[in-house]
Amino acid sequence: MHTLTSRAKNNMPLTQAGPNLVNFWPPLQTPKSRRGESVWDAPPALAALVKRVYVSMVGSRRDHSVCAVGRSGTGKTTACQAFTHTLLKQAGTTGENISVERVQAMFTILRSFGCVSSQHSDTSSRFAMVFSLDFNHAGQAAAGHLQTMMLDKWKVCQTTQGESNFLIFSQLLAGISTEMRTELQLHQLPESNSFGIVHPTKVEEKQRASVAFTKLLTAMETLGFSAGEQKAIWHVLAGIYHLGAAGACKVGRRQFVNFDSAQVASSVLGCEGEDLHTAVFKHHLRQLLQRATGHSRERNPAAEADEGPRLTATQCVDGMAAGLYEELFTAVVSLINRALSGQQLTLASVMVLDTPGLRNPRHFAEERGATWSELCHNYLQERLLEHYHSHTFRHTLDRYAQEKIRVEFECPESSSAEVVSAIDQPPPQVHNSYSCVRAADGDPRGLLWVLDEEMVTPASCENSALERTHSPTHRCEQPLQCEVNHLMGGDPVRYDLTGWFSLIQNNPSALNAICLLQNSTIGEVKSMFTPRISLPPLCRGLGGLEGGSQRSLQRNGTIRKTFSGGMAAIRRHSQCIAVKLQADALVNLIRRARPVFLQCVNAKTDGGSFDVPALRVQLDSTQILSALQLYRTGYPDHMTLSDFRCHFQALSPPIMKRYASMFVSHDERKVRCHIEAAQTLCDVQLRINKLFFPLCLRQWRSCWLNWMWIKRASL
Ligand SMILES: Nc1ncnc2c1ncn2[C@@H]1O[C@H](COP(=O)(O)OP(=O)(O)OP(=O)(O)O)[C@@H](O)[C@H]1O
Repeated sequence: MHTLTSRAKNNMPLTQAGPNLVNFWPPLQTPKSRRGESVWDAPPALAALVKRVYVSMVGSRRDHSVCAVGRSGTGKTTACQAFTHTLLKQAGTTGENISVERVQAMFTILRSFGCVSSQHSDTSSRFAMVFSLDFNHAGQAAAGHLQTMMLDKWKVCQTTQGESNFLIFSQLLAGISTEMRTELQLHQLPESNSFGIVHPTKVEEKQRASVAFTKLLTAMETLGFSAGEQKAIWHVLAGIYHLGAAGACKVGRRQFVNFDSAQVASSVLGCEGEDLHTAVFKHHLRQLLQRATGHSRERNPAAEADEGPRLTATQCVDGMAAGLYEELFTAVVSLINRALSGQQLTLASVMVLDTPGLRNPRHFAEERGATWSELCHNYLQERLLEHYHSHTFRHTLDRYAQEKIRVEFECPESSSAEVVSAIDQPPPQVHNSYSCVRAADGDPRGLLWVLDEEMVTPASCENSALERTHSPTHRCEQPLQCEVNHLMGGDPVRYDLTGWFSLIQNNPSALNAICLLQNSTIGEVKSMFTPRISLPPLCRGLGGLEGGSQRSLQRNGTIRKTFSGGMAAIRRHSQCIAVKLQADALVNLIRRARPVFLQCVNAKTDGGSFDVPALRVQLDSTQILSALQLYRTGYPDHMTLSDFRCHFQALSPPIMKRYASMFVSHDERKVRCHIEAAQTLCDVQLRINKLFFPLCLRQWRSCWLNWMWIKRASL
């Protein structure tokens, strides 16, 4: 028996943050409200949550996680930013590395590099992140650590209807200085760009992008990005832009369409035109050469064992652009971590998790089927909902069963587990060699595994993968399309698998990107990407695997373990399995922390009318009524026996002894009665302290510490 359950709701010094919170606060319309608060200031419900999480974190010395889930455009990123901002403001910071401004600068940079504008949002995230704030023993934020996962590297070269490329491109084109524009050869822009990177033409758009670029520059200055590092970033971005302008021949030899732009791309990236051509189109030659001369710096089993089918010229150019952007994004995350890291001893951390939301073309009355990247992001949302379900219901009921507490509650039957397994269920036996053998048909396995197997099967195609999918994934009448019942059947998404093999096969051009950057003749580019050479390529989409503090090492260790154990070590270079592993890593990161879920819902359509059916589906998926029912009928506030000892032992050893015997006796009513007595004593003590300190959170903390001190003195 290691946990103790109490019914008390108020004033308990250690409270578990409530079951979840639905983003229902008033609309955020303007950057500054009339009272002069910034949009970062949390609305009251969120501010109260910040307080609870902080008090619980300091009191229990346990890590907490705040996890935003919901559809795309429901305000997850906004809520996470407001939460972080309020937490930092209320807890206070220590040292030069971390401050409210620096964290705000981090969000500004991430917005530029990781968001796109879509029909429903100007800043739709295309990466998942865990931002951990480490608090020292005085309860102040002492360091920050950002870990990112870019599931959708293809966004940089493949446009989706109604969506822009990453915001940084339009910002760069609108705002870069004349001098740098000349250096990057961006003064005369070609008319077409195969990556859909467009220079904003409308005056208003241009102005907005230019202002955003100025903000980005300020943010980079705030986080100490040197002039050289900024220059390297602009060069890589311009290189990608010119690659898009160079385009690829659709027929005939694999080569660029526009040789002049290709030449410009190579000079901006700091390599010879021939080198770029080889890295993009002749990767097999390059690999052979490197192996022969022993210059291959990183072993890549994926590329060695399976060079895959011959890529088209477009796939080669896309691969290079995606590889370059992936490396750039990871490098930017490293620079952010360098700026926010700290070495102080950590009491506990608060992890804020923000991911791209669930997207369904039907939400915007679009006729198209959903894409590969939408599958990745929707799968991640389902994984988080599964985590929510098991934390809220399964683990809680298990704990009651373990403590022999009877609670009248029927666990909701539906959960995300079914959809999750339809997407990621591994085959009964995962093969031990890298070359995957097609297993006996009929073995149920998830879509990701089916795609992975079919992709390496000679003469197979997306259609063969579709034939092997199982419930709740089912084929549609349209060719190459299937439907997955997301949100427990409430939000079915129709996926179009056309061209998916080209996205999930290993693309040697993408892998060559890092070599190109590391061998650049531009000193700044070379030095920015050279440190990555020493890191084994765990998974290219992962960012933030650096950091020397004990906590960052622990967090990175969790990710490394996810990618290096058993099956993962063998299959992690497969693009499909890497999606599952990244989701595993994300959930593993937050699994041990005490979670709070921010369930974000959108009640209005783009036209502004109230969309009741959509709201109902979203609320159903949160299972909020069942969660509240369990919260009310159960015993949500609880603590471990060690915590109990730590916080109540001041009462005197004989009383403690009596409590200890209660644990053994399992007499629930007696335990409750004694806990309430103990609490009353603590409350009295707290109230005495509160007489001397006004009740704002900061003072509350010192009051808390003071109470601890009095407690120790009375021992
Ligand atoms: N409570 C709110 N009221 C009104 N507008 C909001 C609210 N929260 C966020 N928004 C606005 O909605 C848009 C989308 O917000 P945000 O980017 O936070 O959504 P998201 O859920 O993170 O989307 P995605 O999953 O696509 O990244 C933004 O323009 C934001 O300003």
